[in-house]
Amino acid sequence: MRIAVPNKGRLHEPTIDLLERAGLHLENGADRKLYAETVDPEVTVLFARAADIPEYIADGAAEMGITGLDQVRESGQSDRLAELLDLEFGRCRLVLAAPEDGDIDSLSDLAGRTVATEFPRITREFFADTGVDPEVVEVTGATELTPHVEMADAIVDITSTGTTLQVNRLAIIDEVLSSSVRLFAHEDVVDEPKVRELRTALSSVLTADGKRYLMMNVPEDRIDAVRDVIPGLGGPTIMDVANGGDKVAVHAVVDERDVFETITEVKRAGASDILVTEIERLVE
Ligand SMILES: Nc1ncnc2c1ncn2[C@@H]1O[C@H](COP(=O)(O)OP(=O)(O)OP(=O)(O)O)[C@@H](O)[C@H]1O
Ligand SMILES: O=P(O)(O)OC[C@H]1O[C@H](OP(=O)(O)OP(=O)(O)O)[C@H](O)[C@@H]1O
Ligand SMILES: [Mg+2]
Repeated sequence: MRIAVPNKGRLHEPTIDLLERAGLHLENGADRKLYAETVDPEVTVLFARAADIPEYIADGAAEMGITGLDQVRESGQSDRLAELLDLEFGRCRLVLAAPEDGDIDSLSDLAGRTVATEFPRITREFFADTGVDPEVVEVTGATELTPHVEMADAIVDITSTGTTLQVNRLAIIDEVLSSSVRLFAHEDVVDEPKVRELRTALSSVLTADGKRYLMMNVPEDRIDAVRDVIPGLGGPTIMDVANGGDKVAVHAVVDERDVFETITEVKRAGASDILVTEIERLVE
């Protein structure tokens, strides 16, 4: 099983980090290599450009891949790829934008005009649906500059914080696509056990994110009071404590943001020896 991941750029590190947290440790370093073996002898990681990953999967050079939805749409390979999981990073929007003080305020103003983009396929598809038909010019970077040097009247480009658009005095006219990094597989292999296994491993990291494991001792006659204040995931686990007298151990998974309040409340309800730990993975 080969899984293609971004070799550089902003998606590289978070992707490797996620694989590691999912237990898929990369063997002997990932730097400057084209591929790496993992602790799982059946899984090899291929390093490719984020934009090439959809093609790798479609061609069968890799069975699975991690990249932005924008890249998959732009590749034109959406039909051959199955999206298995939203990995919830690399969140951005592809937007249509034009100079703030120019004469383009709406989509219809673009009839007969020019739009520059690194995403020509997505841009053409977007305009095909609107009935407006501007000329699309492909560039490979610094798209935000093109309206200021009379190369284009508007652009379709990525935005997340909005800083780049603002610095270049460009205003958003419309949203073209909302994207994030996702796990993809070739449609022919989605039901293979290894593919499911990898999906579950990555998903368990996302589920554990923002959750904490709470452990405490509780006198038996206070259990109901404690149970009432734990906003647990499927209710707490209750266990006997060796030589614990009348005390039992209560374990629960709690949202990180609820931890502070929950500790205060379980203490008030009679709990002691409260321990909070991180959760690496949570398979539901
Ligand atoms: N500002 C951003 N915020 C969030 N996600 C982004 C942003 N810019 C790009 N992305 C996501 O990351 C993907 C790859 O972008 P990135 O700039 O890291 O790689 P690249 O453009 O291939 O690399 P390079 O720019 O070094 O050639 C994009 O397709 C998109 O999904
Ligand atoms: O809304 P913002 O937070 O300003 O982000 C948007 C910018 O981020 C990306 O560029 P990147 O940083 O990847 O540089 P690049 O042009 O070298 O790819 C994208 O091409 C935009 O220019
Ligand atoms: Mg970039």
